[in-house]
Amino acid sequence: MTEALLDVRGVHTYYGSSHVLQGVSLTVREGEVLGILGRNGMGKTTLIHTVSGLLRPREGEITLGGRPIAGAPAERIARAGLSLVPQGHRVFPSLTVRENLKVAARRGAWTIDDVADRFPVLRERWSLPAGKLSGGQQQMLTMGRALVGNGRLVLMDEPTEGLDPQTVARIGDVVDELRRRGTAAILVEQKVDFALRRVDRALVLERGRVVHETADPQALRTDAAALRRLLAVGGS
Ligand SMILES: Nc1ncnc2c1ncn2[C@@H]1O[C@H](COP(=O)(O)OP(=O)(O)OP(=O)(O)O)[C@@H](O)[C@H]1O
Repeated sequence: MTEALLDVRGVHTYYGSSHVLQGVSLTVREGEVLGILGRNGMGKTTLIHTVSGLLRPREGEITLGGRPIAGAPAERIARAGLSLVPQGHRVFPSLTVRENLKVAARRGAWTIDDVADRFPVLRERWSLPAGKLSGGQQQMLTMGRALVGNGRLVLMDEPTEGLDPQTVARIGDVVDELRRRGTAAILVEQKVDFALRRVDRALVLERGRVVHETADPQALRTDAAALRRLLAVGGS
């Protein structure tokens, strides 16, 4: 049995008395991209925040590379190899585009030049404060920062939210490249078709529980009835 890179076991997370994650378990193996789907408010971001250390689970175990990380500070989890693409682009607005990448960069396969090649619009704005970029450009920069972080596991929380189709396609290409390079990742997405095309496995969260899991995302992609039942989408 290959050991899971990320192992989440029976995790419960609350906001005050509001019980949001209700016993979530999942694994991500080396080289695998896991899709997490679910309608608004079902707990996807709460799960990402719990894994990355921004929220502390009240119950449950989480290990990264075999080391327990549940409840550890986000900074320590990042050092252990987790790169986060948070929902809603997050950049340092007063640092330049290049500086934003430089402060996030760690030794590894993805270089700052790789990011500039994938997102040429960023190279054109290299010396501009990141706060001056459009929302889509800030999202590319957020993705770029996670890439040059060269984590063992990349968590992407709705990286295409609110983007124009061209930028969505660019982000898609980068997710595909991550997968080809064998970087393990979690992709949280509302764009179901976008996600199912490029993940190895997928699960559906509903009210803080995993209600469906598939090792055949292509089959789910074309199963309109299942998509309607699980996600209230599709049907064409
Ligand atoms: N800071 C908070 N305090 C209290 N409740 C919260 C907080 N953040 C989220 N929630 C609640 O927790 C539940 C899960 O929210 P979460 O953001 O994890 O869902 P999501 O699946 O990521 O949805 P979305 O796609 O809208 O981001 C929702 O009912 C939400 O209202």
